[in-house]
Parts: sequence; C-alpha cells; structure tokens
Amino acid sequence: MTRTPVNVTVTGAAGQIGYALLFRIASGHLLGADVPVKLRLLEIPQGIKAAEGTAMELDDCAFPLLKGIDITDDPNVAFDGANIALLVGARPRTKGMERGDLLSANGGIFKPQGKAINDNAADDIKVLVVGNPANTNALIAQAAAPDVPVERFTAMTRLDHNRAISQLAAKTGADVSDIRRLTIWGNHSATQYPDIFHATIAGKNAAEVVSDEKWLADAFIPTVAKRGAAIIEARGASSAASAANAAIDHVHTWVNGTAEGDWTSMGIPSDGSYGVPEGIISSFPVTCAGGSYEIVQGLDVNEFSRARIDASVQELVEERDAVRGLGLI
Ligand SMILES: NC(=O)c1ccc[n+]([C@@H]2O[C@H](COP(=O)([O-])OP(=O)(O)OC[C@H]3O[C@@H](n4cnc5c(N)ncnc54)[C@H](O)[C@@H]3O)[C@@H](O)[C@H]2O)c1
Ligand SMILES: O=C(O)C[C@H](O)C(=O)O
Repeated sequence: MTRTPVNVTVTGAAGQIGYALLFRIASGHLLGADVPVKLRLLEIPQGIKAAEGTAMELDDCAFPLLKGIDITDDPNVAFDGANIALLVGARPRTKGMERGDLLSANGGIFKPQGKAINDNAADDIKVLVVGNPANTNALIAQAAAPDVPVERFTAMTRLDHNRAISQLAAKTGADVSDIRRLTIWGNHSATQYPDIFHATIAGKNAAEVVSDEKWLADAFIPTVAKRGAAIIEARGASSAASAANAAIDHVHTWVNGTAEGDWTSMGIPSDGSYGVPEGIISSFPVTCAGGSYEIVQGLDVNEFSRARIDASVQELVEERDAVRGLGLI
C-alpha cells in the first residue's frame, strides 16, 4: 500500500543546521525507512536562493522517500498541512544585544510562526523548536496557537541529553548504549541540570558507579551545560551536525517511542509535575508511545538535584515574565 507523504516543515532551512538536517529527513531517519516525506522549507527572502541550492542537492540524491520540496518565505504557505514542524531559524544574539532585545527579536519570528501553525497546520501537528532561546521561543509559538493542543509544542534538549550520555560514557568507560534513564531538567541554557541519579549504566545506578560528587558538580554538569559555548569557541560557529542529529532523535523518539525501560529528555509544557510551574516549557524525563509523551512520575529528587532544577526553572520563569512584559504571550 502506498503511504501518504508526511509534510515536514523546516524553518531556517538554508542555515547550517538546516543543511545537516534536510538530507537525513529525506533519507528516512526522521520518521522511518518506509515513510515518504514532503519538505516545506521556510526562509527569509535573503535565504531563499541558498535554500534553492540545497533543494537542488536534495534532488541530486534521488532519495526514494522524498516526494516533493516547496520553498517559501511565507509562513502560511510553509505550515499549510504541516504534520511536523522543525523551527530552526532564529535571531542569534549579536554583540551588545540585551536579553530583552533577543527575546523581542525572536518574538517577531515565533509569534507569527505560531499563528501560522495555528491557522494552517494539520490536526496532528507536532512542533519542535530548535532556535534559541529554544524553550521560550516554543512558549511564544505555543501561546500564539490557541487551537493547537499545548503538548504539541516542544523544545530541544535532546542535544544536552546526548552530550550528557557521551560524557558519562567517557568517565565510566561504558558504552553509550549501556546508559539509560538520563534526564535533562530545565532550560536549554547554562543553567540546565543533567541528572544521573536515576540513570543506569548496564543496569547499575550511574551515580553509584561514578561515586564522585565533586566530578559531578565541578566537571560533568558544567561540561554538559557549557558544551554549546565550547563548540562555538572551538569551531567558530555553533553546533550544527550534532544539533541536527538531536532534532532527528527528538522527533523520531516522539513519533516512534522510547525503548522499553528507558526514557528521554524533552522540553515540554509543564503540567506542574516536580514543582515546575504549569505552562512554562521545561525539560523533563519523558517516555513516548503511540506518538505521545508522558512525564516520568514518582522520581525521588534529592537536595542536590532540587536546588539545580529550581535554579533552571527560575530562569525559565524570568524568561516567561519578560516575554509576557513584552506582550509576546
Ligand atoms: N536547542 C539546541 O540544542 C540548539 C543547538 C544548536 C543551535 N541551536 C540554535 O539553532 C538556531 C539555528 O542555528 P544555525 O546554526 O542553523 O543558524 P544559522 O544562522 O546558520 O541559520 C539560521 C537560518 O535561519 C534563517 N532565518 C532567520 N529568521 C528566519 C525566519 N523568520 N523564518 C525562516 N528562517 C529564518 C536564516 O536566514 C538562516 O538561514 C540558532 O538559534 C542556534 O542558537 C539550538
Ligand atoms: O547556539 C548556541 O548558543 C549553542 C547551542 O544552543 C548548543 O547547545 O550547541
């Protein structure tokens, strides 16, 4: 039976993450090797020509699953019938820019995109916001889409999740595939909290295997939380291939489910679990099944973790209040 193609909209398609992302979507890594896709690429007018060049390269790959590419600078066209939306394009912080300016500039992008999703997307739309500040950009888009169920708006902390697994594997000599149940809590920012207290390494509790709170506090947590800045310092540009890979992982897991006995980290609208104020988009441990996710409940949060979760959540509350003050939500 021929399947109807899934419409995948990617914003910022001509940027560096877009370049690393589109070929993997078209080759079946986002949704599965048997799922045809149609790509909708949204760019600003100055980015359209480069997006056309990328589309030529996509054509030249002759991907059997790729059933069409549309390129536009109009969000209403880009999100028309969209089933999956990857919001990558954002306004980066430039020299001398205050946080309020950054939030305001991104509000100018994510508010209209949220409205365009509200007005045009398919009923089963799932949104992943990658563009920074990802959690609060997701909140802005979600607030502009009152007809879309809130839980369809998510922000990416999967890159942080993957980074934490990699650091933990390096420390313990374990294979990355032996590590499960790691959690990123809070914001995709330097305040995020990578939590290994519930993680397991080949079935053993990770914190007990590590048994080194100084390493945890002074090496692991800051290395994961500041990895984005370290990549910028080393590469002269922010992470691109690893960010695209994490976006693929995020959506693939959301659509196809978490492995039995494991969970992942997603920035999602809080339902008040673990004392995180309802509505803000914060990272939680989640399991996914049947195209939906659920927060893992009942975890014991120790004092070490509580203080760090609270600090990151506080930053999100301040960002929410700032965008509220700017009339963006
Ligand atoms: N959440 C994460 O883990 C994570 C990781 C890495 C990067 N990021 C963020 O992802 C974003 C994109 O990174 P990049 O390296 O691809 O940046 P980039 O500058 O290479 O590309 C961004 C693209 O977005 C386009 N764009 C800008 N405004 C747009 C709009 N209104 N509509 C459509 N397109 C628009 C630009 O023309 C550009 O082509 C940045 O905000 C970056 O900080 C997030
Ligand atoms: O773009 C950035 O500021 C860094 C990025 O969010 C990352 O974590 O690599």
